[in-house]
Amino acid sequence: MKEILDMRKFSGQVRRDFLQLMVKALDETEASQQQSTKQSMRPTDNFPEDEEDGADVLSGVFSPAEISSPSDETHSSPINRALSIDEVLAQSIIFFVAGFETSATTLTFMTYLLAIHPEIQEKLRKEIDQAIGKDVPPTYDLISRIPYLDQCINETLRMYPPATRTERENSEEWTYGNLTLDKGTIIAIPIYAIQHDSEYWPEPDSFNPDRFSEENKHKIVPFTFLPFGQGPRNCAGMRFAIYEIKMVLVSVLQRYRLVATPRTVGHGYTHEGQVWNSKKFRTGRKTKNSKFNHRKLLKMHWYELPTTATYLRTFVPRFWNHLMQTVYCAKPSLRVCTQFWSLLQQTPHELVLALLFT
Ligand code: HEM
Repeated sequence: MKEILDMRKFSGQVRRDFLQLMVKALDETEASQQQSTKQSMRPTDNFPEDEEDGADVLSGVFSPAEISSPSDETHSSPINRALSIDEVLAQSIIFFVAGFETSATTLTFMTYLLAIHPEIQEKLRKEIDQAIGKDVPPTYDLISRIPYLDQCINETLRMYPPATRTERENSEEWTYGNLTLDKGTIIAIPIYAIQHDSEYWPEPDSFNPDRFSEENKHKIVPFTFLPFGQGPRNCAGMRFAIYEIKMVLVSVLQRYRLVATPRTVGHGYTHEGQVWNSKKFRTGRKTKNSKFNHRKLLKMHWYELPTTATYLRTFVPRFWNHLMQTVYCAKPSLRVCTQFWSLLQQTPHELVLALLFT
């Protein structure tokens, strides 16, 4: 990554992408370091004098709320600073990991769900046809006019959230009922479990995009649909991800009908007891007038199988529970999370609401 950054920097090549923001952020750091060696150093060294510039670099990537993160204890005023090389590397890695696997997983599951629910796929294809047509390349404006597409994506993200949980760290001691959480406790928010709780999502294992229809969406209990997290630290790439997913799906469905093949075994997954088997998860494509051709199976793996850990957590909840307990019990200060986990399973959403904004 450092080599790529150096190459970009020294070749003078300028592109409109994330890496360019990172190069700019590094430049800001160097400029601020040079400036601070010339001037007498403030206690908060490494921060550019011109706060506007620092904000500008970050504002292309993060919202103002994120730039002025209240959780940074070193500064009481809004933070406008450049990034160190380590931070640039960390951001780049997060963007690769958070950006590729998640969208790829959603596309994988969505193509699978559409293949095994042909009636839903037909309805979606029809709406795409009406909104865009077959030969017109999809654009941002065009793909925004297909409400049923949003419904199908949301329902896929409910059933198979690529991030099965998120975390928050307690910034101060906090009490809920007879449970007290120490400052610094890491709290897991079990997105997958909440989105499969039958109290909030009747028949949680059935694929029903109508849950998100105009008539029904008001019934969704706040904070029970969390595929992109919630609050000031929710997913930075949400809009981009949805756009990307829509572009791929529309392009595919304009040309192809997704079908389950003899190699698509059952649902290809199981909620308990079995580890994900990628070989079972195949869908095929069929052009409108052609007979299905087994030799031309289109493997709907946009990306190789996402991490085993994610799948173990998602598909083998017993293992996941066990893992939670072992991991948290191994760290005495986090032991409370084991109790917290069972509490969350009973009354998820009030707690989640409180915790996300702690
Ligand atoms: C379907 C696709 C995606 C899903 C389901 C997803 C999900 C999530 C979730 C659950 C979080 C944690 C939010 C929270 O704790 O409240 C998160 C954070 C984040 N995501 Fe995504 N994500 C997706 C795509 C992307 C893409 C495409 C990018 C970048 C291009 C991205 C960048 C990030 C970043 C940088 C964070 C950390 C935000 C912060 O800490 O302030 N994500 N994502």
